[in-house]
Amino acid sequence: MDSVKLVEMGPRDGLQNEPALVPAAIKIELVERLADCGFAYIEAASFVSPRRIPQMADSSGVLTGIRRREGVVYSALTPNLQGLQAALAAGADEVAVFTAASERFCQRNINCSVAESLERFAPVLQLAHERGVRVRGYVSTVLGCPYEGNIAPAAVARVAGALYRLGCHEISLGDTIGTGTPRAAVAMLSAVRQEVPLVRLAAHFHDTYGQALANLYALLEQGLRIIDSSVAGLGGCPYAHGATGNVASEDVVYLLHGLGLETGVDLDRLVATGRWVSLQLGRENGSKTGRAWNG
Ligand SMILES: CC(C)(COP(=O)([O-])OP(=O)([O-])OC[C@H]1O[C@@H](n2cnc3c(N)ncnc32)[C@H](O)[C@@H]1OP(=O)([O-])[O-])[C@@H](O)C(=O)NCCC(=O)NCCSC(=O)C[C@@](C)(O)CC(=O)[O-]
Repeated sequence: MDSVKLVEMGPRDGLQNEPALVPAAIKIELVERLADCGFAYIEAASFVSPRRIPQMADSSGVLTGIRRREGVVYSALTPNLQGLQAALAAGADEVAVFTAASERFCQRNINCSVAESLERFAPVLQLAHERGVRVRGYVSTVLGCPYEGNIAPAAVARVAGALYRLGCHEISLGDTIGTGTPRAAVAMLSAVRQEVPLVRLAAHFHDTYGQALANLYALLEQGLRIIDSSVAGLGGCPYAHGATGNVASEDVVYLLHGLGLETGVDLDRLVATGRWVSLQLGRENGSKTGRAWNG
């Protein structure tokens, strides 16, 4: 059966913007529960400036605290060498660098131009590869920027291609503010796949305008098979005002199983995890499947 690789974002993208500090014990339990659901790739931490993203300041404690499940890849964001060294010390299995298709978002998010970000990443990739650690690359604002509006597919392709040539094994395409619609998503993918093989591309869609599932379906039809999602639709981006969370993992798994695509994820357990974490955070469950599912 055809399958899809899911990368679970809840513990990182999902929690990084949560207003009240979430205790490390809850973060650890969330990661462990997601592994028990069957996710083989979990972005568990982020080694960025604690002044910029206080919620992720305990990333070392989280990564070192989890009961590891064999076969699961626990990854972390690492914007620079300082972040990489901390992530390696904490035992990250894989790391990720992140930049954007738009200059103004890049400046706000990581305080440098897109070109400078790529220069910064070169030594990160070099050291990671020396240590045998794979590096993922994110491109934000692929279907719209909060400061620059529409983004040309060619601009996304340029940055995605540059990350791939730097040595990123997978490029995740972020609709950071969730403004994309299916035809725009297909046009963007068509441009990017000229630069990066389709099997190396992931869709990372936020659901702000309720378009994420439609966009994912359009890209599945094009043959894309890697999807990022967040349990209970947790999340938002601190540098993208009004952006809601990633598309909910429960909704994505429900869609994929309905299409006969394998995910390795147990939907009953995932729904229970989404309900549990929503309760812990005192927020409404952002997954429609999570709210409706009766087993
Ligand atoms: C990128 C930097 C670090 C550049 O940092 P900078 O702002 O250029 O400043 P710096 O390098 O001069 O460092 C400033 C301070 O940060 C510290 N610092 C520097 N690096 C680190 C580090 N790795 N770990 C811990 N601390 C660090 C450094 O030690 C110094 O501390 P101070 O001397 O002021 O006390 C900073 O701008 C930053 O942390 N920005 C936050 C970026 C972020 O986390 N954004 C959210 C994640 S991206 C995202 O969500 C989008 C994505 C990936 O999901 C895809 C999508 O949806 O589009």
